[in-house]
Amino acid sequence: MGFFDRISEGLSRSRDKFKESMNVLLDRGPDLDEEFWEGLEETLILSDVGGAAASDIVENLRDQATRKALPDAYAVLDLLNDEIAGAFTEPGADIFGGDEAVVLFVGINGTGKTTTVGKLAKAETDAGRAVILGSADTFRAAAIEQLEVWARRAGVEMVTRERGADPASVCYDTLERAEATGAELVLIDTAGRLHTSADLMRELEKVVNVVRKRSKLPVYTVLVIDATTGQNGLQQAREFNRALDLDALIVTKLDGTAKGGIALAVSHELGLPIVKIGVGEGIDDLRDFDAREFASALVGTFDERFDADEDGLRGENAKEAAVTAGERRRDVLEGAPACAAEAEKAVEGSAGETVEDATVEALAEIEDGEAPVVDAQGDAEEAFADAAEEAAAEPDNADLLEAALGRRTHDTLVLETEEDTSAGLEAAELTELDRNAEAVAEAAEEGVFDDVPFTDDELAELAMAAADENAEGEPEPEPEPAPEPEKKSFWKRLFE
Ligand SMILES: Nc1nc2c(ncn2[C@@H]2O[C@H](COP(=O)(O)OP(=O)(O)OP(=O)(O)O)[C@@H](O)[C@H]2O)c(=O)[nH]1
Repeated sequence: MGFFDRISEGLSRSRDKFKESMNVLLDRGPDLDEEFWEGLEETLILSDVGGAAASDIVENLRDQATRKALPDAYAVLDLLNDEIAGAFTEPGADIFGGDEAVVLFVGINGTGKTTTVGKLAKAETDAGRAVILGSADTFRAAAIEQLEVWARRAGVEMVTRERGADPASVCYDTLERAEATGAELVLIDTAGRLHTSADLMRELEKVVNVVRKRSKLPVYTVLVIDATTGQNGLQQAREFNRALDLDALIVTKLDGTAKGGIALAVSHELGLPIVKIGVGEGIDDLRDFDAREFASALVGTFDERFDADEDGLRGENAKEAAVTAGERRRDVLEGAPACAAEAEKAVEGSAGETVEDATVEALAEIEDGEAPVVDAQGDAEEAFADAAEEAAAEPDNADLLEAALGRRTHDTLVLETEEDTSAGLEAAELTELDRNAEAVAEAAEEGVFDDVPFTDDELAELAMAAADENAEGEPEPEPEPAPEPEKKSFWKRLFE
């Protein structure tokens, strides 16, 4: 199983937790308002990525949203994985990249230090490097035996002393033996200790200092954290870093934890790179760290968030629909002033024409694709025509009529009224439409629709409806009078 599949399987619980909170956040709609940004930060914090990382990620996304004029939450979420990946500290020295090195493994009890040293001994020996192990965990007799088993499996030498011996002297012996045998990679296991125990932390400081002084090879101190401990891992890391000036992190037990975000919290806050991750107890369950793949496994890829849909809105189609919705909204918004400008141009260049005629002509040009206005305007007009049909089908429903008519400019209304006549509507319905048309015409004359024909929310709603229709390849079902439940079910379908 490749890195991504393995880490993706391991982090499925973390991912489910993230999606659940995201679903709740997006139920309220795609607007990029203060509530969205606060909700996103909260969602990240709930995923254990830590306050500092969550706040930096959201700040960067906000910046990008402004700079790139991102239309909605979809467009922002498309950038989320990159931001998460970028929040991990970049790797510094390549500790396990082939150069000679001495690596000390430290951490609290039971995080997986001995197991990690064993796994590394095997992997590095298989890669052709001369490895030697030092068991400075003289506190726990079983740890020495445990490492001996790993050493035998990897076929490497291990140096130790009896239980209770001074761990610093074991390190000293190991370095001497490494020099004598020409070992390229020296891996030293230390006893687990609580970061809150001052005595034990002082002892560890002494061990690390002895190694740093005595070694002729570069020395790296690596903290091993157990991902299942969640936020406590951050506190541990702070204390170990304060005492030992750490070089890197290894995060273990990423198989099956819902708290995988802790890896980002520690790496980001302490500026430490993650050099390996543990995804199981087996000898091959130690992997190189890849920030992008980790981010995708932690919060799900953008496409994957749509996969659970029951109505066939899946993967690329869903992504396309979402992106199209966002793009349409922006295009319509940008298209509106262009449409007005086009109308004005038509008026100027056509002496004797009425404003209405010129505008109708300009709109027709736009719809024919002759005028340089985005297609989205046409799509929006189509959606408005549908709304008119709905209203005409229920002439007694004043709300529907108002909703449909209120979204139209005077000019499109003129066209639609003509169409309605040819569609054979009842006289009473036409009278109702005419009455409303007059009201809209008056409003148009007063310039109510001149600059912004449609409100932001209406455009978003229409763009979403158009995308929904596109993605499903069939017309929208009969629209509900109240748009809210429809919108909610759309979000639910996308993220459940
Ligand atoms: N699921 C899982 N278990 C792991 C992983 N790494 C280590 N373990 C298990 O965690 C337990 C503790 O591992 P050890 O290697 O003994 O931990 P330690 O840090 O050396 O423990 P102390 O010496 O007491 O500090 C063992 O049962 C390991 O098999 C991992 O990546 N995933």
